[in-house]
Order: sequence, then C-alpha cells, then structure tokens
Amino acid sequence: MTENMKVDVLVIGFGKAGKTIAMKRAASGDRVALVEQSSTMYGGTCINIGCVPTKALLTDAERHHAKPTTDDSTAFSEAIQRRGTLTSKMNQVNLDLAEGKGVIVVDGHASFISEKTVEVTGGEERMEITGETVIINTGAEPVVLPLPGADLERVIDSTQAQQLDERPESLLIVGGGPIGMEFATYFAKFGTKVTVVDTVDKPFANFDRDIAEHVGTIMDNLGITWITGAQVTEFRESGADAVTTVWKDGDGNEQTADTAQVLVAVGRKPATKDLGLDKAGIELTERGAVAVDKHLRTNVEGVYAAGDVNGGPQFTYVSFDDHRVILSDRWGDGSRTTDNRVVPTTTFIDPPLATVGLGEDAAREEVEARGNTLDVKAADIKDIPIMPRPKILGNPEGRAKILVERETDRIVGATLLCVDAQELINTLALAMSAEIPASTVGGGIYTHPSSSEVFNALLG
Ligand SMILES: Cc1cc2nc3c(=O)[nH]c(=O)nc-3n(C[C@H](O)[C@H](O)[C@H](O)COP(=O)(O)OP(=O)(O)OC[C@H]3O[C@@H](n4cnc5c(N)ncnc54)[C@H](O)[C@@H]3O)c2cc1C
Ligand SMILES: NC(=O)c1ccc[n+]([C@@H]2O[C@H](COP(=O)([O-])OP(=O)(O)OC[C@H]3O[C@@H](n4cnc5c(N)ncnc54)[C@H](O)[C@@H]3O)[C@@H](O)[C@H]2O)c1
Repeated sequence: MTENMKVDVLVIGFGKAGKTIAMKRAASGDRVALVEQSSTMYGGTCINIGCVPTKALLTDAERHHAKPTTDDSTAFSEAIQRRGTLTSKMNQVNLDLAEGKGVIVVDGHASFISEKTVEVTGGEERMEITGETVIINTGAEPVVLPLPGADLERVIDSTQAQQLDERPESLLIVGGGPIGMEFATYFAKFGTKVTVVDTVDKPFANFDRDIAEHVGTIMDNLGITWITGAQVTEFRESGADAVTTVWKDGDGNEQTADTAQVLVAVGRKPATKDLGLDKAGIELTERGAVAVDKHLRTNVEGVYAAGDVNGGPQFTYVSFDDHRVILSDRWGDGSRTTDNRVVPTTTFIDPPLATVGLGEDAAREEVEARGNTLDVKAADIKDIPIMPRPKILGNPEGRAKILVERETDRIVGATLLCVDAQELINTLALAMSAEIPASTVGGGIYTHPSSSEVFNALLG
C-alpha cells in the first residue's frame, strides 16, 4: 500500500542545511518531513563519515605519535573504536534532536516523481510525500575511478578507511587533496608507510610555493612519499594481502607500488543519482550539480538545493550558511544570498593549514590591476618571537602569510600553517567580510601567550 503525506517542508537528506532548516521550521509550527536513506547517516556526512570522525582519528593519531603509550596497532584500533563510539552517539543525538523538534524523520531513499512530490522506497513501506517547499540536501559521494581493479576489496574510499579492523603496514593514496593530506597524516602517525600519487604537476598545487615547501617538509618528516604527475591506470591483486597500483609518471614511464591498501580520494561529486530530478524538471549544471541561483532556488518554484549537491564549496559550514540563505529567501526578507561570501578553509594536517581569500599570485594580479600595491606580511613561525604559543606546544613548524592591499589597508588573502590556524583563520575571514582594516586587526590586544599574537607580529 502507498501512503501519501503532505507537508509544509520536505527535506531530502539529513545534511547540515537540511536538518537545520527542518528543525527551525518545525519549531515554528510547520509540518516537516525529512527523508534519510541510511540510519547510519542521521545527521549527515559531517558527523558520521566526514569532519568529526576524521578529526577524532587525527587527534588520536597526533597524541599517539607525540607520546606513545602502546604499540601502533593497538593505538590504531583504539582510535577506530573511539571514532565508532563518538559517531554513533552523535548520530543518535541528531535523530533525537530532530524528532524532539517535531520533525517527521522518514527512513528511505527519496526520488522525485513530479515537481514537489517524492517517492520514498527502501524503508518499511513505499510512500509519497509532497512538500509545499522542498529542500534537496543529498550531499556528495566519492568519485570512483573508471579503472580496472577499482572495485577490488583493498581499494577503498574515505568512509572505509575510517573503519579498518587493522592498521595497514602500507597505504597508497590516490589524490593529494584535503582528504589525501589528512588521511596521509593520520595513517603515517600510526606508523603506516604512506605514498600519495596525484596528477598535478607540483605538490600541494593549490597553495603558494613557500607554503607548499613547508607542507612538503612536514610530510617528509612523517615519512610520506608524495608523487606528482602520476596518471593511475590500473589496480591489480598482488597475492593475498596486497594490491598493486600502476601509474604512468611524468615522463610516460610505467611505475608500480604494492601496498596493503589503496585509498582513492580524487574528489566528491554531487549526489544526484537516482534522485529523479528529470521527473521534476530540475536542471543540473554541466558538472552534475543541482543548478541554483544566489538564493539557492532551483528552476522549480519552491524547490531549493543546499550543501554539496548544489556544486558550491564542499564544507559543512557552507552548507550551514546555505540554510540561512534559504530561510531568508523563503521565510524572510531575501537579503541573505551567496554573493560576497568569504569562505575560509582548514586542512587538518599537523600543524593545520588554513586559507582565506586569494593566494599571493592571484592577490598581486588583482591588487596591481587596481593600480595598487600588495604587501606580503609573512614569516616562518619559529622566527616570530612575540608568538611563543607554538613553541610552548612543541610545534613551531610552519609559516604565516597575510596579504594586504597597501592603499586600502584591506586584507585580501591569508595562508596560515601553524598551531591554531583553524581558529586564527576565522578572525581573518571575519575581518575580511566586515571590512575591518588590517591595521585594526594588527593593533588588537590579544591574550598572551596565544596564537592570535601572530596578528600583532605581522600586521601591528
Ligand atoms: C572524509 C571527509 C572529511 C571531511 N572533512 C571536513 C572538514 O573537516 N570540514 C568541513 O567543513 N567539511 C569536511 N568535509 C566535507 C563535509 O563533510 C561536507 O561538505 C558536508 O558534510 C556536506 O553536507 P551537506 O549538507 O551537503 O549534506 P550531507 O551531510 O552530505 O548529507 C546528505 C545526506 O543525504 C542522504 N541522501 C542522499 N541521497 C538521498 C536520497 N535520494 N534520499 C534520502 N537521503 C539521501 C545521505 O545519506 C546523507 O546523509 C569532509 C568530507 C569527507 C568525506
Ligand atoms: N578539512 C576539510 O575541510 C576537508 C577535509 C576533507 C575533505 N573536505 C572536502 O571534501 C572535498 C573532497 O576532498 P578530496 O580530497 O577527495 O577532493 P579534492 O577534489 O579536493 O582533491 C582531489 C585531489 O585528487 C587529485 N586527482 C584527481 N583525479 C586524480 C586521478 N585520476 N589520479 C590522481 N589524482 C587525482 C586532484 O588533483 C586533487 O589534488 C574537498 O574538496 C573538501 O571540500 C574538506
């Protein structure tokens, strides 16, 4: 039997934006249904298989590496266990929170059958749910390489890499983006021999070269081998306990490596498969994301797309901001849009690597095009005497760089590779979006010893 349900707000996917809108609208008295295809994903990617579990694993890896209290394999298993306990608690808390606010959580896979109606399958029974407002928040899924052997058991993705029963002796990671960098750090700190291969022609290609050099040293110190210009062509079984990765190097020569596991981390694509978007007439971008305008409206009235599925930057806090944009458009004055967003990033290597705004080359080009001058305020962390916190913590590695347009005193970009960079970058992002002058940030009174003193050192 098919059950039909009509709601004010239908949310597809338990992601950051969707759950936040669902809870707020339910608390405001709307009838809200939220469809989630997997009970292991209540609360979405971030808390179950993304940000939170990986940072818990990295924290345990860092603690173990700094001061081992047991052998690598035992410490690795304990970290995996703690991750499991933490995520199941958070998963349950998210379900309880949503239901506590009156959200009707529906288990099953949603697929559009018309503009504002989805069919839900896979749960206890088939249902049709129609929403006056529909929020698509289905996230993203790992890109699978279309290569021979990509489906071998030892070739895994970032979710499986968080749930290994045993510490692998060796690991090859395909892709040196944030997932590659973080997992390389995590495994290497538990004593796994890590090799990373990437197609890009230089390591850490998205970062300024001086910063990339420091990152390279950090990876070298962990014994991680970073290979660029590599085109992976195949994975092959190699005996009972290894897999061979085959790639062409920059000169076109074939290279191979045998490792216990291969982690493929070559990006994540918007999760639009089996969503029936064609039946709703919802348009996609060329890259397969749900096409949206600056209010996150799709081409169908009352249907929005939030988070990774709309093709924006793939971060939890961007999905969180998406929820504000949608609330503003649908239930507010529409003034909040995706225009002029300042989006900081942090990759959680050790120390963390954080960015906001432009890199040095792009900043110079942009500032000089305005006839102005770019001031590069930069220093190696070990050479900043008035910021002793990294030394106190025993980790003075790294470099800090803040880019300032001299004539306007505006911060146009920053890269911080240092202890507490994940916090510091938010101050700079706020200064940029609120147009607080660089000299004001530099003239702040900051507690001592704190990492914020880097602002006194570079901008004061
Ligand atoms: C390993 C890893 C580490 C990361 N680390 C960070 C980090 O440190 N910081 C950061 O900001 N970001 C990080 N990210 C990215 C971040 O997790 C995502 O950008 C964010 O979670 C996306 O949220 P979302 O709102 O788009 O949806 P998601 O949280 O992805 O939720 C989508 C939900 O929709 C469900 N779903 C999909 N299709 C359907 C359907 N048809 N019917 C019903 N349900 C469906 C899915 O099961 C899922 O639960 C990381 C990602 C990964 C993979
Ligand atoms: N700390 C964080 O905020 C954090 C952490 C992890 C993930 N994330 C989010 O998740 C997203 C996905 O991460 P990701 O690292 O998988 O993707 P990514 O797209 O950011 O990086 C993928 C890397 O794989 C390389 N690559 C692509 N195809 C390849 C191939 N065939 N062979 C070898 N290398 C190849 C690319 O050159 C790139 O360096 C990120 O973009 C980020 O938004 C964020």
